[in-house]
Amino acid sequence: MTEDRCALVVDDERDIRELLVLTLTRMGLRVETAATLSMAKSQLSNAKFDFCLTDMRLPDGSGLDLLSHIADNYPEMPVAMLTAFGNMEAAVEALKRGAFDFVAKPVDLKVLRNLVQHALDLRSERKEAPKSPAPEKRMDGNSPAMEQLRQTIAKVARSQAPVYILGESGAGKELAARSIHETSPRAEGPFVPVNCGAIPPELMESEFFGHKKGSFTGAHADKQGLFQAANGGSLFLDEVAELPLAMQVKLLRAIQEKSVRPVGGQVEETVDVRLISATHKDLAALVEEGKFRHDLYYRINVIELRVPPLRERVEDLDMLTQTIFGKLAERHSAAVPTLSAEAKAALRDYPFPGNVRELENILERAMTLSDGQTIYAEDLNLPKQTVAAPAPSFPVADLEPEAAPALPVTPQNQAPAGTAALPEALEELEKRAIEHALLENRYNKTKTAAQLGITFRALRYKLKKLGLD
Ligand SMILES: Nc1ncnc2c1ncn2[C@@H]1O[C@H](COP(=O)(O)OP(=O)(O)OP(=O)(O)O)[C@@H](O)[C@H]1O
Repeated sequence: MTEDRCALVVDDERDIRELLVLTLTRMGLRVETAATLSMAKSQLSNAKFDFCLTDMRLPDGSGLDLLSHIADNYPEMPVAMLTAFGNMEAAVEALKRGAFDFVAKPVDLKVLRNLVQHALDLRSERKEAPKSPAPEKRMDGNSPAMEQLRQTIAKVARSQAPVYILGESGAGKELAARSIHETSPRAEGPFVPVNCGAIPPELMESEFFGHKKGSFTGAHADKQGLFQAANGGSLFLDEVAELPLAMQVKLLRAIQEKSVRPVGGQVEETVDVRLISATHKDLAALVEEGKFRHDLYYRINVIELRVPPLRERVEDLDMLTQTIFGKLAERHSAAVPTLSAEAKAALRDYPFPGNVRELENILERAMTLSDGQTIYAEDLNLPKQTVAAPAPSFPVADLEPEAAPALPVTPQNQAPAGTAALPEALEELEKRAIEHALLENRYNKTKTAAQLGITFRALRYKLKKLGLD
């Protein structure tokens, strides 16, 4: 079905060009070739191509230059790079700059054929799909950091490679993941977010890979897993650091084999999924500590994307505030409020340990409590600055149940008055901090745990211990 498709092959070695032409022609493609960067550019301006395969090293420049040229002028065209065997650095650089994929030399023709077929399939799906407004625009902010992030997202969206997003809780990691998906050739496929910390370990395998009827007590019917649900699209593994080691092994296998076997099933099911993962923890440190498998870490961390905390981009506050007020006003059928000059200054000085999510909560509360159209600094009810430490800096360590982070002193978590013994006083303080965080996160335990800087399991343990569950 590819006869009317045309590929451009760019390589200065004649033997390789001939091999590639032969392979692609056998797949039913028309193929044109170029031996240099300048020839490639001129051919691109003269004809329409559906796919480009280029060597990394060209006599008059680099394949990366050609990649940038194509990204700027023909953004819909997938580009794959030929890289020297073992040069993973160059391959990753190409992926970061928007290459669809790469093939190592000497070329494994089966790998090449799969890659080309995949690029063409995704391209035709994209052509048929109606155009939607650029989703990366949903990421508000006019700071240089946000501008840079949007540009990187637009580039990595073009590739197939797994992306690993790191950033503090509430900074916008899920939004970044959605933007990557929605800007990618898989945009018409599903985006399946999974909170790895929220699935009980005993159900993980069945949740990820599905199960067959009767495979265990309670399996009343066949059930599709998350991998199958994300087929043709992207699977977003949020809080990936929470995966138990046993599950990490199974996940690695699924990623390597590109297939999964449902619990109780006899046959493997092929899945085509792009992985995007995120965590607010220092995954590299967890690898060092033996809590996260290094082979899985390298698999999911081909392209790394950092979402900066809000306090590193205070320039974004105005725009974010406007968007959030706009949404709130619409939801409550109210007029859009404005912030007084003092309120704006107070927000600029606040470190936002809970990032954009915390800003949303603060503005919603202020809007509910204020009497008029203007919101003053006192309506914001900002927590006082932290007692013992500044706002948590990234990465936030995985705190064990007994190690509580320094908390902002708020009316809700000030130490109880009186002469309570220290353990009870601490327990009371902890209880109030958790209640406060639960309320702020609308009783979403995963988000509450993230805001408090503890694991989901640690939160569950504390809720039980403190009689809050
Ligand atoms: N740049 C942005 N523009 C507009 N809204 C944003 C932006 N960044 C974050 N948000 C909003 O802030 C909230 C938190 O964002 P998101 O869920 O993506 O954060 P996160 O880093 O994934 O959080 P967590 O670590 O807790 O899962 C969401 O409501 C999201 O829409």
